[in-house]
Amino acid sequence: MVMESKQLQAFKQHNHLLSQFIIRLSRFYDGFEPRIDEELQTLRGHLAGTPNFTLATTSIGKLETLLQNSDAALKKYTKETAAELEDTVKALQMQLNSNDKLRKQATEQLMTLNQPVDNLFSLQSLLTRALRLYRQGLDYVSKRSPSHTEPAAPVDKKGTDKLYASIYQELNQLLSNYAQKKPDDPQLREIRELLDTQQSEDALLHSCVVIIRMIVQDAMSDASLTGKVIQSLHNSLGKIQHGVTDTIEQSRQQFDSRQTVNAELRRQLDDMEDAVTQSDTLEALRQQAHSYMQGLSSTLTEREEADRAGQQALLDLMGSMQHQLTRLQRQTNSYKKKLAEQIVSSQTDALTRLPNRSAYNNKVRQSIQAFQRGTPLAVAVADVDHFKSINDRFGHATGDKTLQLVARHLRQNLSDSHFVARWGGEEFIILLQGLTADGAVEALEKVRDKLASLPFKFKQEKVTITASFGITMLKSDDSADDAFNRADAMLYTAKRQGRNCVVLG
Ligand SMILES: Nc1nc2c(ncn2[C@@H]2O[C@H](COP(=O)(O)OP(=O)(O)OP(=O)(O)O)[C@@H](O)[C@H]2O)c(=O)[nH]1
Repeated sequence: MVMESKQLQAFKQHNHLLSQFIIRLSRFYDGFEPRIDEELQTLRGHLAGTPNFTLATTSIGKLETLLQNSDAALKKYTKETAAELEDTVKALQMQLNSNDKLRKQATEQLMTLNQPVDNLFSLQSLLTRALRLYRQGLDYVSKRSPSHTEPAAPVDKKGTDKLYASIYQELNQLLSNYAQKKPDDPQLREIRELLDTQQSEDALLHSCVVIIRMIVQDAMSDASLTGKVIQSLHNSLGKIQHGVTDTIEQSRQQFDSRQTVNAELRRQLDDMEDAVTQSDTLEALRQQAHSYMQGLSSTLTEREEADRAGQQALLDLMGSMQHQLTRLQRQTNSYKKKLAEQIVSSQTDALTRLPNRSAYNNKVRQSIQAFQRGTPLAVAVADVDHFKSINDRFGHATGDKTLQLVARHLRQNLSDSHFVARWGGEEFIILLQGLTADGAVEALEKVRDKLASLPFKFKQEKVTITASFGITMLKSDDSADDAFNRADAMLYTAKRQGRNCVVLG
Protein backbone atom coordinates (compact mmCIF):
# COMPACT_ATOMS: atom_id res chain seq x y z
CA MET A 1 0.00 0.00 0.00
CA VAL A 2 2.86 2.32 1.03
CA MET A 3 4.70 1.22 -2.08
CA GLU A 4 1.63 1.96 -4.18
CA SER A 5 1.17 5.43 -2.70
CA LYS A 6 4.88 6.20 -3.28
CA GLN A 7 4.52 5.13 -6.88
CA LEU A 8 1.39 7.23 -7.23
CA GLN A 9 3.20 10.18 -5.66
CA ALA A 10 6.07 9.84 -8.12
CA PHE A 11 3.65 9.44 -11.00
CA LYS A 12 1.83 12.61 -9.95
CA GLN A 13 5.14 14.46 -9.71
CA HIS A 14 6.15 13.34 -13.19
CA ASN A 15 2.80 14.37 -14.53
CA HIS A 16 3.13 17.78 -12.94
CA LEU A 17 6.63 18.21 -14.31
CA LEU A 18 5.52 17.18 -17.77
CA SER A 19 2.48 19.48 -17.66
CA GLN A 20 4.61 22.42 -16.59
CA PHE A 21 7.13 21.67 -19.32
CA ILE A 22 4.43 21.46 -21.98
CA ILE A 23 2.93 24.73 -20.67
CA ARG A 24 6.32 26.50 -20.86
CA LEU A 25 7.04 25.04 -24.27
CA SER A 26 3.66 26.08 -25.58
CA ARG A 27 4.26 29.66 -24.39
CA PHE A 28 7.21 29.78 -26.73
CA TYR A 29 4.85 29.43 -29.71
CA ASP A 30 2.53 32.17 -28.42
CA GLY A 31 1.75 34.81 -31.05
CA PHE A 32 2.68 32.56 -33.92
CA GLU A 33 -0.84 32.15 -35.31
CA PRO A 34 -4.22 32.99 -33.69
CA ARG A 35 -5.69 29.47 -34.08
CA ILE A 36 -2.59 27.82 -32.63
CA ASP A 37 -2.57 30.40 -29.84
CA GLU A 38 -6.14 29.53 -29.01
CA GLU A 39 -5.52 25.79 -28.96
CA LEU A 40 -2.35 26.25 -26.91
CA GLN A 41 -4.35 28.17 -24.36
CA THR A 42 -6.89 25.35 -24.22
CA LEU A 43 -4.07 22.81 -23.77
CA ARG A 44 -2.56 24.87 -20.97
CA GLY A 45 -6.02 24.97 -19.33
CA HIS A 46 -6.22 21.15 -19.48
CA LEU A 47 -2.79 20.78 -17.96
CA ALA A 48 -2.98 23.46 -15.24
CA GLY A 49 -4.00 22.50 -11.68
CA THR A 50 -5.12 18.87 -11.85
CA PRO A 51 -4.24 17.91 -15.42
CA ASN A 52 -6.95 16.35 -17.57
CA PHE A 53 -4.88 14.19 -19.90
CA THR A 54 -7.82 12.92 -21.88
CA LEU A 55 -8.78 16.45 -22.96
CA ALA A 56 -5.11 17.40 -23.23
CA THR A 57 -4.51 14.48 -25.64
CA THR A 58 -7.41 15.67 -27.86
CA SER A 59 -5.97 19.19 -27.76
CA ILE A 60 -2.47 17.91 -28.63
CA GLY A 61 -3.96 16.02 -31.62
CA LYS A 62 -5.62 19.24 -32.87
CA LEU A 63 -2.38 21.16 -32.33
CA GLU A 64 -0.44 18.60 -34.30
CA THR A 65 -2.67 19.13 -37.36
CA LEU A 66 -2.53 22.91 -36.93
CA LEU A 67 1.27 22.89 -36.66
CA GLN A 68 1.61 20.70 -39.74
CA ASN A 69 -0.49 23.15 -41.75
CA SER A 70 1.35 26.14 -40.40
CA ASP A 71 4.72 24.65 -41.39
CA ALA A 72 3.91 25.30 -45.05
CA ALA A 73 2.70 28.83 -44.16
CA LEU A 74 5.93 29.42 -42.24
CA LYS A 75 8.04 28.38 -45.22
CA LYS A 76 6.06 30.70 -47.47
CA TYR A 77 6.46 33.54 -44.99
CA THR A 78 10.25 33.13 -44.62
CA LYS A 79 10.63 32.95 -48.40
CA GLU A 80 8.62 36.14 -48.93
CA THR A 81 10.45 37.99 -46.19
CA ALA A 82 13.84 36.90 -47.57
CA ALA A 83 12.82 38.11 -51.06
CA GLU A 84 11.72 41.45 -49.62
CA LEU A 85 15.02 41.71 -47.76
CA GLU A 86 16.90 40.96 -50.96
CA ASP A 87 15.12 43.82 -52.78
CA THR A 88 15.91 46.19 -49.94
CA VAL A 89 19.62 45.23 -49.82
CA LYS A 90 19.85 45.61 -53.62
CA ALA A 91 18.37 49.11 -53.42
CA LEU A 92 20.79 49.93 -50.64
CA GLN A 93 23.70 48.57 -52.66
CA MET A 94 22.89 51.03 -55.46
CA GLN A 95 23.23 53.89 -53.00
CA LEU A 96 26.61 52.58 -51.87
CA ASN A 97 28.21 52.45 -55.28
CA SER A 98 31.17 54.55 -54.22
CA ASN A 99 31.86 52.81 -50.95
CA ASP A 100 33.66 49.58 -51.75
CA LYS A 101 33.58 48.18 -48.24
CA LEU A 102 29.85 48.56 -47.70
CA ARG A 103 29.07 47.51 -51.25
CA LYS A 104 31.07 44.33 -50.70
CA GLN A 105 29.12 43.63 -47.51
CA ALA A 106 25.88 44.14 -49.42
CA THR A 107 27.06 41.67 -52.10
CA GLU A 108 27.86 39.09 -49.42
CA GLN A 109 24.42 39.54 -47.86
CA LEU A 110 22.77 39.15 -51.25
CA MET A 111 24.63 35.89 -51.72
CA THR A 112 23.38 34.61 -48.34
CA LEU A 113 19.85 35.73 -49.15
CA ASN A 114 20.00 33.64 -52.30
CA GLN A 115 20.40 30.49 -50.16
CA PRO A 116 17.18 28.86 -48.89
CA VAL A 117 16.18 30.24 -45.45
CA ASP A 118 14.88 27.27 -43.48
CA ASN A 119 13.80 28.70 -40.17
CA LEU A 120 12.80 31.81 -38.32
CA PHE A 121 16.11 32.06 -36.49
CA SER A 122 18.12 32.28 -39.73
CA LEU A 123 15.65 34.86 -40.97
CA GLN A 124 16.07 36.86 -37.82
CA SER A 125 19.87 36.77 -38.17
CA LEU A 126 19.59 37.95 -41.80
CA LEU A 127 17.30 40.76 -40.70
CA THR A 128 19.73 41.84 -38.00
CA ARG A 129 22.64 41.91 -40.48
CA ALA A 130 20.61 43.84 -43.05
CA LEU A 131 19.61 46.39 -40.42
CA ARG A 132 23.24 46.84 -39.40
CA LEU A 133 24.26 47.41 -43.03
CA TYR A 134 21.34 49.78 -43.48
CA ARG A 135 22.49 51.85 -40.52
CA GLN A 136 26.10 52.03 -41.82
CA GLY A 137 24.78 52.89 -45.29
CA LEU A 138 22.65 55.65 -43.82
CA ASP A 139 25.68 57.11 -42.03
CA TYR A 140 27.71 56.97 -45.23
CA VAL A 141 25.01 58.50 -47.45
CA SER A 142 24.38 61.32 -44.99
CA LYS A 143 28.11 62.09 -44.86
CA ARG A 144 28.08 62.29 -48.67
CA SER A 145 25.50 65.10 -48.64
CA PRO A 146 26.47 68.22 -50.69
CA SER A 147 27.81 70.07 -47.66
CA HIS A 148 30.38 67.34 -47.20
CA THR A 149 33.49 67.76 -49.36
CA GLU A 150 34.22 64.52 -51.15
CA PRO A 151 37.54 63.58 -52.64
CA ALA A 152 37.93 64.66 -56.23
CA ALA A 153 37.94 61.46 -58.20
CA PRO A 154 34.72 59.85 -59.28
CA VAL A 155 34.72 56.11 -58.69
CA ASP A 156 31.48 54.88 -60.18
CA LYS A 157 31.85 53.57 -63.69
CA LYS A 158 28.21 53.91 -64.73
CA GLY A 159 26.07 56.59 -66.37
CA THR A 160 26.80 60.20 -65.56
CA ASP A 161 29.54 59.30 -63.12
CA LYS A 162 31.29 57.31 -65.82
CA LEU A 163 30.96 60.26 -68.21
CA TYR A 164 32.24 62.54 -65.50
CA ALA A 165 35.17 60.24 -64.82
CA SER A 166 36.09 60.08 -68.49
CA ILE A 167 35.93 63.89 -68.91
CA TYR A 168 37.99 64.19 -65.78
CA GLN A 169 40.56 61.72 -67.11
CA GLU A 170 40.70 63.44 -70.49
CA LEU A 171 41.34 66.75 -68.77
CA ASN A 172 44.04 65.24 -66.62
CA GLN A 173 45.65 63.71 -69.69
CA LEU A 174 45.56 67.03 -71.57
CA LEU A 175 46.85 68.83 -68.53
CA SER A 176 49.81 66.53 -68.15
CA ASN A 177 50.63 67.01 -71.86
CA TYR A 178 50.58 70.77 -71.50
CA ALA A 179 52.31 70.73 -68.15
CA GLN A 180 55.33 69.21 -69.92
CA LYS A 181 55.32 71.99 -72.50
CA LYS A 182 54.76 74.74 -69.96
CA PRO A 183 55.95 73.47 -66.59
CA ASP A 184 55.74 76.90 -64.97
CA ASP A 185 52.39 78.03 -66.27
CA PRO A 186 50.46 79.33 -63.23
CA GLN A 187 47.11 78.85 -64.98
CA LEU A 188 47.83 75.16 -65.56
CA ARG A 189 48.89 74.71 -61.96
CA GLU A 190 45.70 76.41 -60.79
CA ILE A 191 43.50 74.09 -62.87
CA ARG A 192 45.33 71.03 -61.65
CA GLU A 193 44.78 72.06 -58.07
CA LEU A 194 41.16 72.86 -58.81
CA LEU A 195 40.62 69.42 -60.33
CA ASP A 196 42.34 67.74 -57.42
CA THR A 197 40.29 69.43 -54.76
CA GLN A 198 36.95 70.22 -56.31
CA GLN A 199 34.59 68.16 -58.37
CA SER A 200 31.57 70.34 -59.01
CA GLU A 201 30.33 70.36 -62.59
CA ASP A 202 30.91 74.11 -62.77
CA ALA A 203 34.57 73.68 -61.88
CA LEU A 204 34.92 70.93 -64.46
CA LEU A 205 33.30 73.05 -67.18
CA HIS A 206 35.41 76.04 -66.27
CA SER A 207 38.55 73.90 -66.54
CA CYS A 208 37.34 72.53 -69.90
CA VAL A 209 36.93 76.04 -71.30
CA VAL A 210 40.34 77.21 -70.09
CA ILE A 211 42.09 74.11 -71.44
CA ILE A 212 40.35 74.34 -74.83
CA ARG A 213 41.38 78.01 -75.08
CA MET A 214 44.99 76.99 -74.37
CA ILE A 215 44.91 74.26 -76.99
CA VAL A 216 43.53 76.63 -79.62
CA GLN A 217 46.23 79.20 -78.82
CA ASP A 218 48.85 76.51 -78.99
CA ALA A 219 47.53 75.15 -82.26
CA MET A 220 47.53 78.66 -83.71
CA SER A 221 51.14 79.25 -82.77
CA ASP A 222 52.05 75.80 -84.15
CA ALA A 223 50.26 76.71 -87.37
CA SER A 224 52.28 79.91 -87.70
CA LEU A 225 55.43 77.86 -87.19
CA THR A 226 54.36 75.49 -89.95
CA GLY A 227 53.41 78.55 -92.04
CA LYS A 228 56.94 79.88 -91.66
CA VAL A 229 58.42 76.63 -92.89
CA ILE A 230 56.06 76.59 -95.86
CA GLN A 231 56.86 80.24 -96.62
CA SER A 232 60.55 79.50 -96.61
CA LEU A 233 60.07 76.47 -98.88
CA HIS A 234 57.99 78.63 -101.16
CA ASN A 235 60.73 81.27 -101.31
CA SER A 236 63.36 78.70 -102.19
CA LEU A 237 61.16 77.24 -104.90
CA GLY A 238 60.50 80.76 -106.19
CA LYS A 239 64.20 81.45 -106.47
CA ILE A 240 64.78 78.22 -108.37
CA GLN A 241 61.94 78.99 -110.72
CA HIS A 242 63.43 82.42 -111.23
CA GLY A 243 66.79 80.82 -112.04
CA VAL A 244 65.20 78.50 -114.57
CA THR A 245 63.36 81.41 -116.24
CA ASP A 246 66.65 83.35 -116.37
CA THR A 247 68.41 80.39 -117.93
CA ILE A 248 65.71 80.01 -120.58
CA GLU A 249 65.89 83.75 -121.32
CA GLN A 250 69.67 83.54 -121.50
CA SER A 251 69.52 80.61 -123.91
CA ARG A 252 66.93 82.42 -126.02
CA GLN A 253 69.15 85.52 -126.17
CA GLN A 254 72.13 83.35 -127.04
CA PHE A 255 70.13 81.63 -129.75
CA ASP A 256 69.04 85.02 -131.15
CA SER A 257 72.60 86.38 -131.11
CA ARG A 258 73.92 83.18 -132.75
CA GLN A 259 71.21 83.54 -135.38
CA THR A 260 72.30 87.12 -135.99
CA VAL A 261 75.95 86.09 -136.16
CA ASN A 262 75.12 83.20 -138.49
CA ALA A 263 73.09 85.53 -140.74
CA GLU A 264 76.04 87.93 -140.77
CA LEU A 265 78.42 85.12 -141.69
CA ARG A 266 76.04 83.92 -144.41
CA ARG A 267 75.79 87.49 -145.81
CA GLN A 268 79.57 87.87 -145.69
CA LEU A 269 80.02 84.55 -147.54
CA ASP A 270 77.39 85.59 -150.18
CA ASP A 271 79.16 88.91 -150.66
CA MET A 272 82.46 87.06 -151.01
CA GLU A 273 80.92 84.75 -153.65
CA ASP A 274 79.57 87.76 -155.58
CA ALA A 275 82.95 89.47 -155.36
CA VAL A 276 84.72 86.35 -156.63
CA THR A 277 82.43 86.03 -159.67
CA GLN A 278 82.56 89.78 -160.40
CA SER A 279 86.34 90.38 -159.95
CA ASP A 280 88.16 91.27 -163.20
CA THR A 281 91.70 90.91 -162.03
CA LEU A 282 93.50 88.52 -159.77
CA GLU A 283 94.81 91.39 -157.61
CA ALA A 284 91.31 92.78 -157.10
CA LEU A 285 90.13 89.27 -156.18
CA ARG A 286 93.00 88.86 -153.67
CA GLN A 287 92.17 92.20 -152.00
CA GLN A 288 88.45 91.40 -151.87
CA ALA A 289 89.21 88.02 -150.35
CA HIS A 290 91.52 89.54 -147.75
CA SER A 291 88.97 92.08 -146.64
CA TYR A 292 86.16 89.46 -146.45
CA MET A 293 88.45 87.10 -144.55
CA GLN A 294 89.10 89.83 -141.96
CA GLY A 295 85.41 90.50 -141.66
CA LEU A 296 84.73 86.78 -141.17
CA SER A 297 87.47 86.42 -138.62
CA SER A 298 86.22 89.31 -136.49
CA THR A 299 82.62 88.01 -136.70
CA LEU A 300 83.84 84.60 -135.55
CA THR A 301 85.82 86.18 -132.67
CA GLU A 302 82.75 88.13 -131.60
CA ARG A 303 80.71 84.96 -131.70
CA GLU A 304 83.32 83.11 -129.65
CA GLU A 305 83.32 85.86 -127.03
CA ALA A 306 79.56 85.93 -126.89
CA ASP A 307 79.53 82.16 -126.51
CA ARG A 308 82.03 82.29 -123.66
CA ALA A 309 80.09 85.03 -121.84
CA GLY A 310 76.89 83.06 -122.31
CA GLN A 311 78.50 79.92 -120.97
CA GLN A 312 79.80 81.78 -117.92
CA ALA A 313 76.35 83.24 -117.21
CA LEU A 314 74.88 79.79 -117.53
CA LEU A 315 77.46 78.34 -115.13
CA ASP A 316 76.74 81.12 -112.62
CA LEU A 317 73.03 80.43 -112.85
CA MET A 318 73.55 76.70 -112.43
CA GLY A 319 75.71 77.32 -109.37
CA SER A 320 73.10 79.50 -107.74
CA MET A 321 70.36 76.99 -108.55
CA GLN A 322 72.36 74.20 -107.00
CA HIS A 323 72.83 76.31 -103.88
CA GLN A 324 69.10 76.94 -103.70
CA LEU A 325 68.37 73.26 -104.17
CA THR A 326 70.72 72.24 -101.35
CA ARG A 327 69.04 74.78 -99.07
CA LEU A 328 65.65 73.54 -100.09
CA GLN A 329 66.63 69.96 -99.39
CA ARG A 330 67.97 70.89 -95.96
CA GLN A 331 64.79 72.73 -95.13
CA THR A 332 62.61 69.89 -96.34
CA ASN A 333 64.56 67.39 -94.26
CA SER A 334 64.26 69.42 -91.10
CA TYR A 335 60.57 69.95 -91.82
CA LYS A 336 60.09 66.20 -92.32
CA LYS A 337 61.93 65.50 -89.07
CA LYS A 338 59.74 68.00 -87.24
CA LEU A 339 56.67 66.42 -88.73
CA ALA A 340 57.82 62.95 -87.67
CA GLU A 341 58.52 64.25 -84.16
CA GLN A 342 55.08 65.81 -84.07
CA ILE A 343 53.51 62.53 -85.13
CA VAL A 344 55.46 60.61 -82.45
CA SER A 345 54.61 63.14 -79.76
CA SER A 346 50.94 63.12 -80.74
CA GLN A 347 51.00 59.34 -80.23
CA THR A 348 52.93 59.40 -76.94
CA ASP A 349 51.75 60.08 -73.43
CA ALA A 350 53.78 63.00 -72.12
CA LEU A 351 54.09 61.75 -68.53
CA THR A 352 54.86 58.05 -68.94
CA ARG A 353 56.29 58.12 -72.49
CA LEU A 354 54.06 55.13 -73.26
CA PRO A 355 51.88 55.21 -76.38
CA ASN A 356 48.69 57.15 -75.72
CA ARG A 357 45.05 56.45 -76.42
CA SER A 358 45.30 57.59 -80.02
CA ALA A 359 48.21 55.19 -80.61
CA TYR A 360 46.13 52.46 -78.95
CA ASN A 361 43.24 53.14 -81.36
CA ASN A 362 45.57 52.55 -84.30
CA LYS A 363 47.15 49.49 -82.75
CA VAL A 364 43.88 47.81 -81.77
CA ARG A 365 42.63 48.23 -85.35
CA GLN A 366 45.70 46.38 -86.66
CA SER A 367 45.43 43.74 -83.92
CA ILE A 368 41.78 43.07 -84.81
CA GLN A 369 42.82 42.57 -88.44
CA ALA A 370 45.50 40.11 -87.26
CA PHE A 371 42.83 38.39 -85.13
CA GLN A 372 40.69 37.97 -88.26
CA ARG A 373 43.68 36.26 -89.86
CA GLY A 374 43.90 33.86 -86.88
CA THR A 375 46.07 35.50 -84.19
CA PRO A 376 44.26 35.45 -80.81
CA LEU A 377 43.99 38.79 -79.04
CA ALA A 378 43.54 39.53 -75.35
CA VAL A 379 42.55 43.04 -74.23
CA ALA A 380 43.40 43.98 -70.64
CA VAL A 381 42.84 47.07 -68.53
CA ALA A 382 45.08 47.72 -65.52
CA ASP A 383 44.40 50.26 -62.77
CA VAL A 384 46.70 51.24 -59.90
CA ASP A 385 45.00 50.42 -56.59
CA HIS A 386 44.16 53.21 -54.16
CA PHE A 387 46.16 55.60 -56.26
CA LYS A 388 44.33 58.59 -54.88
CA SER A 389 45.82 57.87 -51.46
CA ILE A 390 49.38 58.11 -52.95
CA ASN A 391 48.52 61.61 -54.18
CA ASP A 392 46.88 62.51 -50.91
CA ARG A 393 49.69 61.21 -48.70
CA PHE A 394 52.77 62.11 -50.70
CA GLY A 395 51.66 64.79 -53.16
CA HIS A 396 50.83 64.93 -56.84
CA ALA A 397 54.48 64.87 -57.97
CA THR A 398 55.00 61.52 -56.20
CA GLY A 399 51.76 60.33 -57.81
CA ASP A 400 53.20 61.26 -61.21
CA LYS A 401 56.47 59.49 -60.40
CA THR A 402 54.51 56.38 -59.35
CA LEU A 403 52.67 56.37 -62.68
CA GLN A 404 56.00 56.59 -64.51
CA LEU A 405 57.39 53.67 -62.49
CA VAL A 406 54.30 51.54 -62.99
CA ALA A 407 54.38 52.33 -66.73
CA ARG A 408 58.03 51.28 -66.92
CA HIS A 409 57.30 48.14 -64.92
CA LEU A 410 54.48 47.13 -67.29
CA ARG A 411 56.59 47.81 -70.38
CA GLN A 412 59.65 45.99 -69.07
CA ASN A 413 57.80 42.94 -67.82
CA LEU A 414 55.74 42.26 -70.91
CA SER A 415 57.32 40.96 -74.08
CA ASP A 416 57.87 43.33 -77.01
CA SER A 417 55.14 41.60 -78.99
CA HIS A 418 52.60 42.94 -76.48
CA PHE A 419 51.39 46.52 -76.53
CA VAL A 420 51.06 48.76 -73.47
CA ALA A 421 49.48 52.23 -73.54
CA ARG A 422 48.30 54.73 -70.99
CA TRP A 423 44.53 54.96 -71.15
CA GLY A 424 44.42 58.02 -68.91
CA GLY A 425 44.70 58.77 -65.19
CA GLU A 426 46.01 55.69 -63.39
CA GLU A 427 44.62 53.32 -66.03
CA PHE A 428 46.66 51.40 -68.60
CA ILE A 429 45.56 49.27 -71.54
CA ILE A 430 47.38 46.17 -72.72
CA LEU A 431 47.02 44.14 -75.91
CA LEU A 432 48.41 40.61 -75.73
CA GLN A 433 48.69 38.97 -79.12
CA GLY A 434 49.06 35.29 -79.89
CA LEU A 435 48.30 33.95 -76.40
CA THR A 436 45.51 31.70 -75.13
CA ALA A 437 43.34 33.00 -72.28
CA ASP A 438 45.42 30.99 -69.78
CA GLY A 439 48.66 32.28 -71.27
CA ALA A 440 47.46 35.89 -71.15
CA VAL A 441 46.31 35.59 -67.54
CA GLU A 442 49.63 33.98 -66.61
CA ALA A 443 51.59 36.86 -68.23
CA LEU A 444 49.55 39.44 -66.33
CA GLU A 445 49.75 37.50 -63.07
CA LYS A 446 53.55 37.67 -63.28
CA VAL A 447 53.49 41.42 -63.89
CA ARG A 448 50.97 41.94 -61.07
CA ASP A 449 52.89 39.80 -58.60
CA LYS A 450 56.21 41.46 -59.38
CA LEU A 451 54.74 44.94 -59.03
CA ALA A 452 53.30 44.09 -55.61
CA SER A 453 56.74 43.01 -54.39
CA LEU A 454 58.61 46.11 -55.64
CA PRO A 455 60.10 48.10 -52.74
CA PHE A 456 58.75 51.65 -53.19
CA LYS A 457 59.91 54.24 -50.69
CA PHE A 458 58.29 57.66 -50.47
CA LYS A 459 59.35 60.19 -47.82
CA GLN A 460 61.21 57.46 -45.88
CA GLU A 461 58.03 55.36 -45.87
CA LYS A 462 57.90 51.93 -47.45
CA VAL A 463 54.92 51.72 -49.75
CA THR A 464 53.42 48.78 -51.58
CA ILE A 465 51.98 49.57 -54.98
CA THR A 466 49.51 47.11 -56.46
CA ALA A 467 47.30 47.10 -59.51
CA SER A 468 44.11 45.32 -60.51
CA PHE A 469 43.63 43.83 -63.96
CA GLY A 470 40.54 43.02 -66.02
CA ILE A 471 41.12 40.90 -69.09
CA THR A 472 39.05 39.46 -71.92
CA MET A 473 39.67 37.52 -75.13
CA LEU A 474 38.46 39.15 -78.34
CA LYS A 475 35.47 37.27 -79.84
CA SER A 476 34.65 37.04 -83.52
CA ASP A 477 31.87 39.66 -83.58
CA ASP A 478 33.58 42.01 -81.13
CA SER A 479 34.37 45.62 -81.90
CA ALA A 480 37.31 47.23 -80.09
CA ASP A 481 34.80 48.94 -77.79
CA ASP A 482 33.05 45.65 -76.96
CA ALA A 483 36.34 44.10 -75.88
CA PHE A 484 37.37 47.19 -73.92
CA ASN A 485 34.03 47.39 -72.11
CA ARG A 486 34.24 43.73 -71.13
CA ALA A 487 37.81 44.12 -69.85
CA ASP A 488 36.74 47.25 -67.96
CA ALA A 489 33.84 45.38 -66.34
CA MET A 490 36.31 42.65 -65.28
CA LEU A 491 38.57 45.34 -63.81
CA TYR A 492 35.59 46.55 -61.82
CA THR A 493 35.05 42.99 -60.56
CA ALA A 494 38.77 42.75 -59.66
CA LYS A 495 38.42 45.96 -57.61
CA ARG A 496 35.32 44.55 -55.90
CA GLN A 497 37.08 41.30 -55.14
CA GLY A 498 39.65 43.18 -53.09
CA ARG A 499 42.10 44.50 -55.75
CA ASN A 500 45.64 43.26 -56.60
CA CYS A 501 44.23 40.47 -58.77
CA VAL A 502 43.59 39.53 -62.39
CA VAL A 503 40.01 38.75 -63.44
CA LEU A 504 39.24 37.13 -66.81
CA GLY A 505 35.79 37.39 -68.32
N1 LIG B 1 49.50 62.34 -59.73
C1 LIG B 1 48.56 62.08 -60.64
N2 LIG B 1 47.34 61.72 -60.24
C2 LIG B 1 46.42 61.42 -61.18
C3 LIG B 1 46.71 61.52 -62.56
N3 LIG B 1 45.59 61.17 -63.24
C4 LIG B 1 44.66 60.87 -62.32
N4 LIG B 1 45.15 61.01 -61.07
C5 LIG B 1 44.52 60.79 -59.77
O1 LIG B 1 44.20 59.40 -59.67
C6 LIG B 1 43.23 59.25 -58.66
C7 LIG B 1 42.33 58.11 -59.06
O2 LIG B 1 41.62 57.78 -57.92
P1 LIG B 1 40.37 56.83 -57.92
O3 LIG B 1 39.72 56.76 -59.29
O4 LIG B 1 39.51 57.22 -56.77
O5 LIG B 1 40.91 55.43 -57.71
P2 LIG B 1 41.96 54.88 -56.66
O6 LIG B 1 42.24 55.78 -55.53
O7 LIG B 1 43.11 54.44 -57.47
O8 LIG B 1 41.19 53.66 -56.08
P3 LIG B 1 40.76 52.33 -56.79
O9 LIG B 1 40.88 52.48 -58.27
O10 LIG B 1 39.31 52.18 -56.39
O11 LIG B 1 41.65 51.28 -56.27
C8 LIG B 1 42.54 60.62 -58.53
O12 LIG B 1 42.80 61.13 -57.26
C9 LIG B 1 43.22 61.50 -59.59
O13 LIG B 1 43.48 62.79 -59.09
C10 LIG B 1 48.01 61.93 -62.95
O14 LIG B 1 48.34 62.03 -64.13
N5 LIG B 1 48.90 62.19 -61.96
